[in-house]
Amino acid sequence: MLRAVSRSSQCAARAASTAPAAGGNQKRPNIVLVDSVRTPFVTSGTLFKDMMSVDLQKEALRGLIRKTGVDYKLIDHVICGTVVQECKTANVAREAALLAGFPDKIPCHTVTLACISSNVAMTEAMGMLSTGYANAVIAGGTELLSDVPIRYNRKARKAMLGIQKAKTPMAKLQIGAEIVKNLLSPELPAVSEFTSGETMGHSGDRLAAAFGVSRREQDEFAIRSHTLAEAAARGGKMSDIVPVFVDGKKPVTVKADNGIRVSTLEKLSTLKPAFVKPHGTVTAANASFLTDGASAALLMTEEYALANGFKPKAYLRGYQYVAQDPKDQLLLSPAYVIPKIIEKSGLKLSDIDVFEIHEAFAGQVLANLNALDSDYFCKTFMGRSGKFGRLDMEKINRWGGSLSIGHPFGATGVRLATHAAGRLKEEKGRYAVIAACAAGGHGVGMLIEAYGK
Ligand SMILES: CC(=O)SCCNC(=O)CCNC(=O)[C@H](O)C(C)(C)COP(=O)(O)OP(=O)(O)OC[C@H]1O[C@@H](n2cnc3c(N)ncnc32)[C@H](O)[C@@H]1OP(=O)(O)O
Repeated sequence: MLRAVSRSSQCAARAASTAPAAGGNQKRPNIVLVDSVRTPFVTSGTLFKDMMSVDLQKEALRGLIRKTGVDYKLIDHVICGTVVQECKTANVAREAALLAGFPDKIPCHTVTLACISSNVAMTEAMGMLSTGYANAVIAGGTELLSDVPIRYNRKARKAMLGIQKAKTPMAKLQIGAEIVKNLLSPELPAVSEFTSGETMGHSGDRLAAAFGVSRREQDEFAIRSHTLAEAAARGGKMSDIVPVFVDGKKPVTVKADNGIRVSTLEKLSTLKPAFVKPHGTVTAANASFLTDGASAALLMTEEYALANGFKPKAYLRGYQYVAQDPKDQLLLSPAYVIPKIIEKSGLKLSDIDVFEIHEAFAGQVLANLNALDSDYFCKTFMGRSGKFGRLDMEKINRWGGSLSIGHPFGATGVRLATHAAGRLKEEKGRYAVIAACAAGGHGVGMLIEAYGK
């Protein structure tokens, strides 16, 4: 998506977006974020615990339609991201769109790339808009960690499948015994890396240690995140939230995130390490918590948006994915991707007014910032002539982040883009970069430009 443009250009990223497509004379259209929404992000096992992931995605899709007033007829495609799939709704985008009342003629598909799944939904949508396949695409994502698929273990599964083929009563009995023997040792899903078996929390702890981030720094950053999120919520900045009605014995309409919790350094310092015991530094308070929630964004070509009477929120200018060895440092992708997305767009660090960086763990964000400010790291691992530079903390996550707002894996990417666009408007900035790490050693960066600057 990104095209290198002259550094001398007055408006590098804008020029890039209208450069001729490779191999043809067609101009690539400007792509805009018309608007976006999310359900409240709530701690797993609480308010949404009896719902399904598809219900949350449906609420986000409906909320987006209500908020934008877009006619279903204008939508060409729906793409949603998710990570822990509910097997009954493998293509959750389709099921959610049907439940939300979308016409069945709109194709919908589901994507997955760990914590950046809804970024993938957005960047696929950008590709569809760029090529002319579509004029308007909804990209979103959902996650419900309150209910995850728990499987019988392999031996039990094998026996269950084999019992139908057993020919004699004795063979059936033997297989039945094998099933019973294995019923009480189910396979539980874990937030861990397949190739190494390492949990994300363990990896975050190792990363913080490798880049010299202290426990105190992590706790302070966590308090910062919660304090900023609380102020943003109080100040009406979380206007992307659409309320969700939860039916049941005590019906309730959920209107706000419920994980924001401003605490003190004294309290946080009493918490025990959650992953690397007993000497680790990642705790329940400086880690993102397991979250339920969904998001949805309406993307259009600028021309189509204006022709249909929409006032876009921002331009989506480009994106970059990266990947590293997941056994080495799983969560270091923001450091790799931030320079790439900025420089490939013909911009410099000082041109970026707003950063929205996914907060998997406080120590992970701080380690990434240290990496970018390290001559050794940038020379050795990124092939640069020296360090990229330290990002200004005043520009980072000023409405809080995943540590405080929450992190429903499949939905976070759209939340990052939404807050980046919202902050550009409020802070009167021009360019925003969002960056996030993901399992598999992956990461994504996206460049967003304020609309009408
Ligand atoms: C690319 C990526 O995004 S990778 C990241 C993927 N995500 C993850 O890996 C999820 C990581 N998080 C987790 O697995 C879980 O949230 C854990 C393991 C860290 C913590 O889970 P739990 O132990 O259930 O946390 P719980 O909410 O019970 O909190 C434990 C304690 O910390 C306290 N606590 C938690 N947060 C805070 C806070 N912000 N302020 C003060 N105290 C806090 C709780 O009150 C509780 O105290 P108590 O024991 O006195 O009751």
